[in-house]
Amino acid sequence: QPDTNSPPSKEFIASKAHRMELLLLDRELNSNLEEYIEELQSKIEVLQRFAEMFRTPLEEAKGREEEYLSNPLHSFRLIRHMHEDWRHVEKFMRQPVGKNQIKFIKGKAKEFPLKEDAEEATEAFYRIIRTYDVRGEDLVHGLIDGVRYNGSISAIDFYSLGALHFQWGEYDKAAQFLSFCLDLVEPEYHSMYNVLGFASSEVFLLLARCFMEMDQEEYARRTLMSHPDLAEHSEPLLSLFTNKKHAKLSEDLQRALPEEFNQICRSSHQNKPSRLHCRYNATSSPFLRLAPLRMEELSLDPYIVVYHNVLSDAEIAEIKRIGEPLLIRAGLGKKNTNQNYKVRTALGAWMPDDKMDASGWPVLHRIFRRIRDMTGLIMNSHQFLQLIKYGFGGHYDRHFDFINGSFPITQGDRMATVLFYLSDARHGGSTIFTHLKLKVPAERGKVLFWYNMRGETHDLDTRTIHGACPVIDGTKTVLSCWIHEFDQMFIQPTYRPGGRVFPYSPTEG
Ligand SMILES: O=C(O)CCC(=O)C(=O)O
Ligand SMILES: [Fe+2]
Repeated sequence: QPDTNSPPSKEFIASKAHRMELLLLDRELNSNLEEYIEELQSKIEVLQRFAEMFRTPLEEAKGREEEYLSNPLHSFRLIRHMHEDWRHVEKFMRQPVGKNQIKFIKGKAKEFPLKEDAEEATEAFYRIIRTYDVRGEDLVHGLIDGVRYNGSISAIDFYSLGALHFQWGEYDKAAQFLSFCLDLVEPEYHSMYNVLGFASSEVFLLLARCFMEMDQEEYARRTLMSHPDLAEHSEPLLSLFTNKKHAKLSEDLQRALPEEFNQICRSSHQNKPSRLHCRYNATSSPFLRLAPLRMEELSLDPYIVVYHNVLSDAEIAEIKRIGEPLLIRAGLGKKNTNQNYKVRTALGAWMPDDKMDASGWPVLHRIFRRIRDMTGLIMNSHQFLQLIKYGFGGHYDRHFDFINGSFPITQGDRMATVLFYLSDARHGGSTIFTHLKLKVPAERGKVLFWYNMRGETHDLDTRTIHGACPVIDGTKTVLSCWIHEFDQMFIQPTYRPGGRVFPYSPTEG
């Protein structure tokens, strides 16, 4: 039973609409702050006038107090003034300022992102940094994987990235980010940092700990010595850090994607030029004879091919219309009991689904039909399709699409995959085959098709290991369709069961 008291959680990463709400809320809160400042300002103005008014007679009396006090006007005024004015001023001082604005900000707090949301955003950004090898100086200039983005990040942002890398045992990167944080600290913002709970001494401490972890004690000492509050405690601090050094990080803190994965994602990676051809497929079905599809062979063994302009805008819009309301966090796979290591960060929806708008059936049937036309293979209408939506930093680690034997005997395993791209990821988000060192950019309207099994034997083809690079800009939406072995019963009569055992399965597809 869902907890009806808490509002449904927002998908700030995957949903631009939810981020838009945040942006509008930020704007509202800023106007609210300005109103608060105005109220505070008018109170200050009144107090300033009081201070001025009360100061005038005091200045007049200065140095000639005796004479001043013998004047009956002054004596009368002083006693009356002292009897009542300060009491009223005190009452006025005590009056709270901006009660409404404080109430407003408090009321809005329930719409703020939660701790988990902030962590998720930092992790998503971390994935982008790691996969695309973004350095501190790149971040200062908004440079990611060869693209310059407007804006940059602040000292506090750098600190949170540094702290995260420290926590995950990446001391070298952590030290880099913390140093950039210190470069960006503005002394005139000191009072604001105080309010925001950010202390430069914390940055120095963490930086010193990074150096200790990297066995650079001298740098650690110098770091501590360069901060006025830490200098005199540097020796005890250093011995404390020595004791804490090389604490074993639990395995679940390992979140970086493997380097072989990252390298293919980067813009520096180019697929090997192949001698394969681009041509029109007019043979797989009678339909294609009338409307041939532009087809690009990426690999012959295993067979991987891309088709262009398969779905119309209207069809794409229709799939999104029926699928998007069903999107929830995509599962991590049952085998993956480790909660922190995220195989996939995306939203997913299975279709068809009980909750699906029944008017969505025709478009699903068209997809099954189109798959048949393109591939010559049958996808039965009792099979499920999965809509997957990746936001910034959204990714899918290496996996196989076959399940290796756990499917009901009536279906067989997933012999082939058809992936429809329903949106462009403007930057990042390619589908990659890590063993084949092949990158397929996510482009709307395109379809990627490959066999997960070897044609003759139906042996599981482990060379098809693949994943999805973190999205940098834009939202990537794909529709994954799996073609099962036994659905081909009547068109592939020579079927022989293939090998089902292989040693290595990093994740579950
Ligand atoms: O999103 C992608 O590019 C790959 C998706 C995928 O591998 C899958 O759904 O099994
Ligand atoms: Fe897959």
